[in-house]
Amino acid sequence: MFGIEARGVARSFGTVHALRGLDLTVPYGQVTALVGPNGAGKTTLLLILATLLGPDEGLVRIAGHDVRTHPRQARDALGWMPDTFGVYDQLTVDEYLAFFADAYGLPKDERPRRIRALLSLVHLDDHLGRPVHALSRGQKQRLGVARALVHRPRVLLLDEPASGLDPRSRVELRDLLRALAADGVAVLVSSHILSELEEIADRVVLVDHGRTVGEHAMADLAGAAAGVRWRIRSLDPERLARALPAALEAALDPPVPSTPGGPGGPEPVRDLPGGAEVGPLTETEAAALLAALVTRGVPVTGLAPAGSALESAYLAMTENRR
Ligand SMILES: Nc1ncnc2c1ncn2[C@@H]1O[C@H](COP(=O)(O)OP(=O)(O)OP(=O)(O)O)[C@@H](O)[C@H]1O
Repeated sequence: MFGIEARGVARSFGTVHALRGLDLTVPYGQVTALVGPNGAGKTTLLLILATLLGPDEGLVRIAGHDVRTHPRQARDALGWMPDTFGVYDQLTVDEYLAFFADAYGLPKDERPRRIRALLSLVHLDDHLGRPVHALSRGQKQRLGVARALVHRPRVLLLDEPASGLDPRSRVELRDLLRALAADGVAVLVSSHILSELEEIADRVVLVDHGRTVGEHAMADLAGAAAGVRWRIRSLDPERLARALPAALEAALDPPVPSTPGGPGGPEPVRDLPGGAEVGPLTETEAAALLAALVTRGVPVTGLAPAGSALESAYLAMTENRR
């Protein structure tokens, strides 16, 4: 059973078809990233998953509960952190969490301990008793995460959770989401910060124009056959530039199993300070290129993908929009 299962979900707003038969599965024990351009339908989907908006068509199950027939059970199982959420400014931080603990029916004697544990989890312990309005934007965001976790949900939805967070808070959020997944929670995160998703997500679901256009394990994306561009650094950039054309030829001839990116094959596109950028190349091709450069006596100090694999997949998906 999946934490979230959505099949053929459609939702229109008048003549705008926000979702057109979208499919999604979110397994327990993993972080799944939801990625897509502005207007792809991510927020509409999250609202439907959170039972705050009804689908026109399709099936949505949260922890096995159909959101149409059993919305109450679905809500009990899920924690939801919207991209913008109201905080009740006149309440203190602990009163705010107590309000939601009450709403979720947490036993009264359990609440103070749970609230302290949650505040500690999101590093807001020092703010106990302080008014919510005195929190910074990032601190409010962290309070939102605590709120979403009040009832120990088995499914967690987060819409742009890292926006407004400083670098340390982002790392902490990342660690928290990984820890929740390790505890068996099904986590779905929507974000535009691809580099960040790459570090926390096990899987990525790409959406565009209200449909699922790709569903990949992060590990598969890293070795994607489509290839990415690579940055090569060398102690002797001039020697590198001279050796590159022949090294590329040697790396690709005899042809390696996968095919090079564009028509005419990969080419060294530009020199960089201290090196060069080439591609697209697959991992196999990049390894062969490295060997060919070293054979030619080029002092290579680094070879790494120029962009992230997720970024490449995203750019490939959105290419035809330009
Ligand atoms: N309440 C609404 N009324 C009318 N149109 C809407 C409404 N909500 C969303 N839409 C439209 O549905 C489409 C999908 O919007 P949605 O907010 O789900 O996209 P998104 O992927 O979350 O985008 P972003 O990355 O910009 O947040 C858009 O064309 C949007 O204008």
